[in-house]
Amino acid sequence: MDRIGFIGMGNMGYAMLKGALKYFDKMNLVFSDANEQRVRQVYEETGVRFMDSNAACANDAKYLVLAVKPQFYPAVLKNIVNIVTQEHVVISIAPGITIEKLQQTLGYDRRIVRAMPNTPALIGKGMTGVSYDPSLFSEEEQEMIRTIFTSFGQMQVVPEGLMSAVACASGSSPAYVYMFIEALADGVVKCGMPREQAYQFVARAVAGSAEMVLESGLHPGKLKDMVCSPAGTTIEAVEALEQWGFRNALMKATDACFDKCEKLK
Ligand SMILES: NC(=O)C1=CN([C@@H]2O[C@H](COP(=O)(O)OP(=O)(O)OC[C@H]3O[C@@H](n4cnc5c(N)ncnc54)[C@H](O)[C@@H]3O)[C@@H](O)[C@H]2O)C=CC1
Ligand SMILES: O=C(O)[C@@H]1CCC=N1
Repeated sequence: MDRIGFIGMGNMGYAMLKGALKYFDKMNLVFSDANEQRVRQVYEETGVRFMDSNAACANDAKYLVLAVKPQFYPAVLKNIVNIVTQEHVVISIAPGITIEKLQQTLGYDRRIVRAMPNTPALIGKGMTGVSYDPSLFSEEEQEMIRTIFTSFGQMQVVPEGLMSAVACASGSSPAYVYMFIEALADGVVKCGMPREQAYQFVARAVAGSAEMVLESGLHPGKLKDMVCSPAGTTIEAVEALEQWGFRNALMKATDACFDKCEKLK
């Protein structure tokens, strides 16, 4: 089997590696990271081989996941530019950085997959937007790409022009969801519930509500209306949320996230 190499073993690289370990023998996986302590930690936990340099990692793998922050891309690309061939499948998970921009450095005949995963991948519940030109990849390679991304959750192929929207929708949004859970739990603590118990109730309400959207197929507005009893408690809360700009805050957050993705281009 063609090996999968990961450059960068932080939050996302590690989550993807853990997913891959469920489907691939660890002999078919390899990684590198600039932080030696992190390398040791991941090796001791997983037994996956590591390489002393990014170039060696690229040399050892066909599928190469670039899992470093956008600001470290220039250094990493410099390390691998003379190693990556037309046979490689380079998978980039950074926001903003386009396939075209990567090809400017690696070569226009190099084959790039652009993806935007999210941290729920750590528990196998990731959602990833994936973009690539199918004419450049064999059926077997496309199957491998699907296996890599479904090893830690679900994926959807999207046009590259939607990748910044994917960052807003699922790449970055777990941060806002955690803020929602934290803030709502603060309110619940104010009502007298112990904090740990509040997190349990609130997080389960969020998880259950999300499942309802996915499983029922009903419009979120309809699902909201099903909770709001006439003259009831929920409509009072909904009014307060509207008054304090809840929806507007989320749309402004999305604008900000999108603008930042576009600036990284
Ligand atoms: N954290 C998230 O929720 C998501 C992150 N991403 C993207 O994934 C990429 C990685 O993000 P995280 O894992 O969160 O970052 P992180 O900071 O947790 O991990 C990055 C890893 O790269 C290593 N590194 C830095 N420079 C390096 C170099 N020159 N060579 C080899 N390794 C190097 C660091 O030691 C670190 O272990 C970024 O481009 C990020 O935008 C995409 C989707 C979600
Ligand atoms: O904040 C970031 O830049 C990365 C990309 C999506 C989630 N985290």
